[in-house]
Amino acid sequence: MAGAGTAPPLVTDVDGTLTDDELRLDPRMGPALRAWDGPVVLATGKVLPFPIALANYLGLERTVIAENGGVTFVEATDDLRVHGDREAAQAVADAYVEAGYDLGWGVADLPNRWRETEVIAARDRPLEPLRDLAAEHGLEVVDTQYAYHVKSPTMTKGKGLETVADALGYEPTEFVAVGDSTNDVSTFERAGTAIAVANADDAALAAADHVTDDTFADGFLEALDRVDAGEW
Ligand SMILES: O=C(O)COP(=O)(O)O
Ligand SMILES: [Mg+2]
Repeated sequence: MAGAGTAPPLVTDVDGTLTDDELRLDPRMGPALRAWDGPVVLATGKVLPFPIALANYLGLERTVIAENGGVTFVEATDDLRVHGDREAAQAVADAYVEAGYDLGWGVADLPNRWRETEVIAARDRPLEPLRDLAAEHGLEVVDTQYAYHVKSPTMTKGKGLETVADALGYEPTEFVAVGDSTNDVSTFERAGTAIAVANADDAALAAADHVTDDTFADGFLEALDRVDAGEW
């Protein structure tokens, strides 16, 4: 890894980037991220408690973008922001259920339980009616490869990066971004260096400056190495 304080700030996706294809966290991520000699921002579609817990257990400062930019937290400045509300997305979910569908998470509905600015549906649920209802409410459906997110188009991980970078005293263009999906494109557009892991979807591949040879966590470690080596 880079020497003292010499690494650029890093913003990384979680699912599909720090995990394997079944969303199991790769055990090498803790050592690799702790050794990164610059700020590390976890940017995910998951609700805030996920990246907060992940940062805790990885031994990282808790600087996170959750809900695809709907919620941001910067530990250094104690700055928690909720950039919207769930009302419109909930109306879409209610109409979807009213039409005879369900979100696909069972009665406990854990993926939505702590969600403040979006609602998500499982990817084995019918997409078209969800898209139609979202459009009626001025919302979009984003497929992260792991869930359908019903959200406002104004909230993105990239907008979240602007908030977090400002709090940390950086420009978004100083960041290296790594990710795997459509919901990382907004981050890729703002970061100075955008890297897609090889398992990325077409939108992320097209928006990236570089694509790793390896997939998933192997690809992520390759990205860190190539940035560290000055190659990217
Ligand atoms: O929450 C999701 O659907 C995907 O999460 P991710 O943004 O960390 O890949
Ligand atoms: Mg992802």
